[in-house]
Amino acid sequence: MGLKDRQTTKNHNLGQSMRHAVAGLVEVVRLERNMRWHLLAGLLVLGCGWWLHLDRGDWLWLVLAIFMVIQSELANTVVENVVDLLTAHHYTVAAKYAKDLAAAAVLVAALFAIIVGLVIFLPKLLALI
Ligand SMILES: Nc1ncnc2c1ncn2[C@@H]1O[C@H](COP(=O)(O)OP(=O)(O)OP(=O)(O)O)[C@@H](O)[C@H]1O
Repeated sequence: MGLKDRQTTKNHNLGQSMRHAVAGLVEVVRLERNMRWHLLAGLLVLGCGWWLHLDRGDWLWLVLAIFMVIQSELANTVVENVVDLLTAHHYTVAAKYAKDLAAAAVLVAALFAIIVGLVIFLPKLLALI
């Protein structure tokens, strides 16, 4: 089930809703280069966490930061697609504002993730030197 699925009526059950949600995740990874970078960075950070034996509290902050970046990139992609649908790629100030705001949401989440990463990893890496 992916972009070839031409259903436009409501989902009939939870299983169908879940299948469409998973199809959305697969498509966003396939189509959005930035999402692939976020996932790669997230996996690297999780690997570092495993290597440095983080405690439960550190893991919770890291997972929160990773999910916030992925959530904001999903929202950004939704905004981009809805704006493109509504404007048919014609320039409008409102479209620019909406897309730039959505991108700003990703930037804020990424900054949060960088701060969390520095707070958790920097002392542990310095202790190894
Ligand atoms: N219809 C439009 N009207 C006005 N400005 C637009 C429009 N479409 C895009 N833009 C401007 O061009 C930029 C890039 O738009 P685009 O749809 O390519 O986003 P993107 O490059 O896919 O974003 P991201 O890098 O987050 O994936 C937007 O951030 C916005 O400033």
